Amino acid sequence: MAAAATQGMPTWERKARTLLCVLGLVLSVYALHVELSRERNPDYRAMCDLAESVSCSKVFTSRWGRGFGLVQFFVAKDSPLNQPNSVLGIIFYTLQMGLGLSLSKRAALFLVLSSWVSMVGSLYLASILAFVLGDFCMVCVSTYIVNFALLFTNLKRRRAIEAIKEKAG
Ligand SMILES: C/C(=C\C[C@@]12O[C@]1(C)C(=O)c1ccccc1C2=O)CCC[C@H](C)CCC[C@H](C)CCCC(C)C
Repeated sequence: MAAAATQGMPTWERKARTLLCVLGLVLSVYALHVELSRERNPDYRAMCDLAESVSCSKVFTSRWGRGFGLVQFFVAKDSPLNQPNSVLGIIFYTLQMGLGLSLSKRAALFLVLSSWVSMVGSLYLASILAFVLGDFCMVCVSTYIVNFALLFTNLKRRRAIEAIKEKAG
């Protein structure tokens, strides 16, 4: 982790990763804030509630807003295991930021694999958004874009790390 740039990791990778993770964290924390506010007060209107079908709080408090709408098939709806999706997002972006400091091959592989999982999650949530809820949620769409850019960054990073390790022997 000492001076990644001098060992051949491009500096743009670090900057892009930091930017994307901070963006993802801000979006997730905001989503969590809106969801909790709306649950406490049904009259709460969020900044991202622009119209009947452009409403983020409706999406966050729907049954798909917790545990991807899937965890409730296995545990009770109010179980501590059934966390808001945004909590998973916070864990995900924190991991991406933290493991991004490591130059190990294994960390690089984990970042790529978890990024692919997040793509599956994004595609799933995007189709729920479009076909089930029929809503346009700007916070959600922004996180899909962040996740896609993170996958791209992670793929580039893994290639760079393999090249460094190859040179080092
Ligand atoms: C704010 C956020 C996503 C937005 C949103 O989820 C929200 C809030 C939601 O309530 C919702 C409801 C209905 C339809 C769509 C939506 C969403 O769009 C963050 C997720 C990010 C991403 C999709 C996380 C994926 C994590 C993976 C499961 C990887 C786990 C890897 C592990 C090793 C930690």
